[in-house]
Amino acid sequence: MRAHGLAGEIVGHAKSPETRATAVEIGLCDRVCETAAEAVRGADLVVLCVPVGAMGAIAAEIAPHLAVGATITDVGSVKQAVVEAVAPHLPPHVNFIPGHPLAGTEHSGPRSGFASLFVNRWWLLTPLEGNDPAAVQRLRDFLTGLGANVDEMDVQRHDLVLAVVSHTPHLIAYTMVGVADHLRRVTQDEVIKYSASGFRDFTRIAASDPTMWRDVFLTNKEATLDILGRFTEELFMLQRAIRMEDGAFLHDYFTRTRAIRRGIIEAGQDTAAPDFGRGVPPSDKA
Ligand SMILES: NC(=O)c1ccc[n+]([C@@H]2O[C@H](COP(=O)([O-])OP(=O)(O)OC[C@H]3O[C@@H](n4cnc5c(N)ncnc54)[C@H](O)[C@@H]3O)[C@@H](O)[C@H]2O)c1
Ligand SMILES: O=C(O)C(=O)C[C@]1(C(=O)O)C=C[C@@H](O)C=C1
Repeated sequence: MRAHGLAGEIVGHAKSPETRATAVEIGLCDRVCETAAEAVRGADLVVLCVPVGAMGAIAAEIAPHLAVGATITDVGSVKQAVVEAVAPHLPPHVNFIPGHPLAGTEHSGPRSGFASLFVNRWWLLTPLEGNDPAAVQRLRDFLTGLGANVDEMDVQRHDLVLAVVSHTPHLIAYTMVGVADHLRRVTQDEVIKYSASGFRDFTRIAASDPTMWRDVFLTNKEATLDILGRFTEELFMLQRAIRMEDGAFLHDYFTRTRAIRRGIIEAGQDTAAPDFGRGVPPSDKA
C-alpha cells in the first residue's frame, strides 16, 4: 500500500507482541496497535489477515468499533466459511466484501511480505447481496492499485475452483513429502539428498504454515473431498495403465496434460484453473 501510495495511514494489529515489535522495527505500518478494536477505529478499509478459523472471533472483536461506511474485506483462502463466520457479527452500516489474493509463499509472518507480491496476480472478490456497488468499485480500484488483476465470483464457485487449483495440490504435496520421509528411513537420506527439482517444489509447498492449511481443509471440506475423490480415480487409472504396461494410454494422458500447461502459458494466465478433463480408462491387455 505504501509503495503504491494507496493509504493515508496504515495501521496494523497482530496477536503476538513479537509480531507487533517486528512490524514496528521494519516499518511495516505507520502505527501498530495492541488491540484489533483500537486498530480499526476510524478506518475506511479493514483487511482481515488471520487464519480462516480465527476470522469469526476477530470480526466479533472489531464489530462495535467500525466506522460508519467502512469497507471490511479479508484475504482468507476459503470464502463460504469466512462469510458464515464474519457476516453475522458485522453491523449494517459497513460493507463486508470478502476477497482472496491468489498470491503467497510458503513463508509466514511480517518479514515475509514484499511490495510486488500481488503484481499481476489474481485477486478474487466474492461480493455479497446488499454490498454497495460504489464500495465494491472502490475496493477493486484499491486492489488494482496494488498491481492485482481483480475478478468476481460467487463463494461456492470460489471454494470449488480453489479446491482444484490450490487446496488439493497442497494436500498432495504434503502427502508426497510424507511418503518420502517414510522412505528416508529405508534409504538413509538419499531421497532428500538427491531430490530433483520436481520434488523440491513439493517440499517448498509442504513447508507452508500448518495452522493456515489445517483451517483451509477443515473449512473447505466438501469441495476438497470431491476433488480428492476425482484425483484418486485418475491415479487408479494411471496405476492400472502402468500395471498393464499400457504405454499408449500413458502417452496420450501426458500429451493432454502437456497441452493444458502450454495452453495456460500461451494464454498468459499461469494462475488460471486447469481443466484436466476425464481420462479414458486404460484397456486391459491381459
Ligand atoms: N500464505 C499464503 O500463501 C496465503 C495466500 C493467500 C491467502 N492466505 C490467507 O491469508 C490469511 C493469513 O495467512 P498468512 O500467510 O498471512 O499468515 P501469517 O501467519 O503470516 O499471519 C497470520 C496472522 O494471524 C494471527 N493470528 C493467528 N491466529 C489468530 C487468532 N486466533 N486471533 C488473532 N490473530 C491470530 C497471527 O498472529 C499472524 O499475525 C489466511 O487466512 C490464509 O488462508 C494466505
Ligand atoms: O506459491 C505458494 O506458496 C502458494 O501456494 C500460494 C497459494 C496457492 O495455492 O497458489 C496458496 C494459498 C492461497 O490461498 C493462495 C496462493
